[in-house]
Amino acid sequence: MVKVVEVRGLVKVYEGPGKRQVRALDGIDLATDRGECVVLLGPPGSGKTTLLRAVSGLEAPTAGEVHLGGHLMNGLPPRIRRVGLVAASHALYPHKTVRGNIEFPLKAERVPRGTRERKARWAADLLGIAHLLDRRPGRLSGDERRRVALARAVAREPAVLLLDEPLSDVDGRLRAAARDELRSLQRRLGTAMICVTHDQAEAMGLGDRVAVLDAGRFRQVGTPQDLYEEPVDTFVATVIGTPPMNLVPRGDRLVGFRPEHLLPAEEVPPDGRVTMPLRVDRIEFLSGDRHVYGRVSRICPETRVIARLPATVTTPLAAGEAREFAVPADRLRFFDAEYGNRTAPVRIAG
Ligand SMILES: Nc1ncnc2c1ncn2[C@@H]1O[C@H](COP(=O)(O)OP(=O)(O)OP(=O)(O)O)[C@@H](O)[C@H]1O
Repeated sequence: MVKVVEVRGLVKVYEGPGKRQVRALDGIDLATDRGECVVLLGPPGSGKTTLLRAVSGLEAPTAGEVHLGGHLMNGLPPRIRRVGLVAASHALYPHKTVRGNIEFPLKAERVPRGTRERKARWAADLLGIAHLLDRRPGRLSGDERRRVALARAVAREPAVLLLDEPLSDVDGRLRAAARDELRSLQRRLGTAMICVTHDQAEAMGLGDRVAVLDAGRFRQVGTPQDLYEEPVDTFVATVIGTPPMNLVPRGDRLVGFRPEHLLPAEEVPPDGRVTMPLRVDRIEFLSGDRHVYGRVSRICPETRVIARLPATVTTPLAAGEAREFAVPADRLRFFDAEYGNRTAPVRIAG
């Protein structure tokens, strides 16, 4: 099947300060289907924005190919690509009205006035901002500006929406609802979507697949569940999940386990578990869970870890106390201590 977006071997080299070369993208392959949302997750400077800009045509790749709907796009300008890019800044024209902003790209494509007006109205209705069409961006709230930027991208009826940090300015408590709204908008439009974020919770909530980017390369691309349960290296293991995966040293390996899999020993069936003493340093109560900060030993030199106990686990615990904890053996993940990549499991007694 033809992919909505297909990127092959994409490389982007910038000339940095002092003629130093920066490989912002270093061999990226990615394909998205219709209706799919792929989230690019990575630390600042990992190349997320550069990848969006390369797909949109704002940035010419140094090497590699960008295909849209099966057609090679290299060298073609943004306005003839069926993409709707929303920059993190929203990039609204302050002197134009909301209507003027939404119609602007259509004007650049020489869409006749009547069609332009109809499309702008349709997009504004879709985003719930029809009542704001005559206002200027300076008089809008952050949320309204975000909707205008989205309406402007949507009005072009793109095959793919490219969104840079789409929810970064949405208040924490409203994020989940905003995510849901974004996905239902996408479903109604039937477009593909590529979003950029540095927030793992947002990536996991929004994406059908998440692509973890580091220094211009993908570490792993997979479903949120894949990434969470089967991280390919310690980078992905610690980027995904809050609190992150615990990693304790054991010989030439690092042994990883998620905080919710480290429980008081009596909570873990004795068959196939690995036990370890945990000395409690501090306990936090968060949304009904207890986050226990402490140090484990025996399976490793004393190492700091976090255990996350759901409300259903009522074992009394206090700072300063030591207690036997356990992890089901099939929840342990093993990594090479030097390079951080995943290795085969190692048997740990008890
Ligand atoms: N126009 C440019 N000229 C030179 N270097 C650039 C340019 N644009 C980006 N870079 C460099 O390319 C690398 C990737 O930048 P990019 O903005 O794509 O990262 P990012 O993951 O989107 O980061 P952030 O989360 O901070 O937006 C960084 O090292 C950045 O400094």
